[in-house]
Amino acid sequence: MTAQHPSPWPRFSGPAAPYGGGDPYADYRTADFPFAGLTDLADRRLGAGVVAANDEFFAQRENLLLPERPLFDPEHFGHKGKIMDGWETRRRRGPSAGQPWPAAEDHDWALIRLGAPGVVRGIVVDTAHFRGNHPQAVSVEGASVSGSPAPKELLSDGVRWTTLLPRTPVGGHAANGFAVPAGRRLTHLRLSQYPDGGIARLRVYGDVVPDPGWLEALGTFDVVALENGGRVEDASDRFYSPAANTIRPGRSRKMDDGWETRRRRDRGHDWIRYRLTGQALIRALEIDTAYLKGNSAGWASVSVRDAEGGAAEGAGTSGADGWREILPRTRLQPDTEHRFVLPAPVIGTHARVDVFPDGGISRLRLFGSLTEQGATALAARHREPAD
Ligand SMILES: NC(=O)NC(NC(N)=O)C(=O)[O-]
Repeated sequence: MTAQHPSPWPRFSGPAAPYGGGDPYADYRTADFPFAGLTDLADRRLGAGVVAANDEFFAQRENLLLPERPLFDPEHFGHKGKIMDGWETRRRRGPSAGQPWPAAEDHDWALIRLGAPGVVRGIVVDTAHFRGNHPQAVSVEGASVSGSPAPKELLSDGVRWTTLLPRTPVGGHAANGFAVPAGRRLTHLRLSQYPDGGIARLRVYGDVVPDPGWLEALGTFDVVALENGGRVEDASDRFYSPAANTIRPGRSRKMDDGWETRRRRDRGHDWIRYRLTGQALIRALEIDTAYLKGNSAGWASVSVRDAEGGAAEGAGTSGADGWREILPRTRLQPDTEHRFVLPAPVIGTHARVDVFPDGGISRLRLFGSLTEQGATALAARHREPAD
């Protein structure tokens, strides 16, 4: 059975026209998905991986999670066929000359380990450049398995898989987006394509739910990092690069790995606002301008706000809007890591970095630990709801 999934945005199905030459993205079909601002839990840069697939004859499963948009070179053929930037299986066949077609339930599958476990809220199955060889339908299931399970363990009968997206038709050369009702915290996904075909990318948007026991054992950790459940709520500028780059793991390795704003021609300044893992006590911070040389921010300040507390605690005083500056406007050097120890720990649930007048920073790190209230709230989110 193929389910019809209700959707407020255009639903793409059926084949895309053959490539007509020129810009291969000219007839690509996409929409503004409301969940696309959330963290991609299947981001390779967070440590996600495609741990197994039943077939990857034409194109390797790892391509599914590449952060870049898929490439298409019409001239590029290899020994096994057209080189495709995605996961592509061979054509399925029926059992006999009289019955050459695949059976209704025939499908190919790939197992995905999420980079950061969490609650999934939306999925994009992107079939960019798959024209005539995209799947007819897809489904996605999720599981929560602790530790570091081998593919064999994930495929064993003991694993409870929850359907996130029932078998649903998808279109070729399109970003097929699906909202997912919030459910339990998941660690792994199973992507199936019916009966076979190619998918360029899989994006799994949601809320990171870190392991409270792990964070407690660490003691001090980065309370704004994506992997710990921090996220960008809003930013003044997304022209060159996403603001979420500033809270990705590790140091930036090239300019577009950080956050660079366009040149301002007014008297304003740029900023990013973040939500932290939970209510936290912040003790130290880092601002990195790695690979931003002629376009590093000139100065930066950092402020926090406690949306859950009563009277603000710690050094400094809050403004009328509840924001308290914890790092005054400070000169930044290009391509440099800047470290600051706060005179006293400060409690916050949100943070903001303001850069003057424009330019970029590559990373912001806020080191601290959850308050008792923050730890209790995270433990509740981590507890598995029945589904
Ligand atoms: N033109 C193609 O892409 N053909 C085949 N796929 C590859 N990658 O060669 C196929 O059967 O779908």
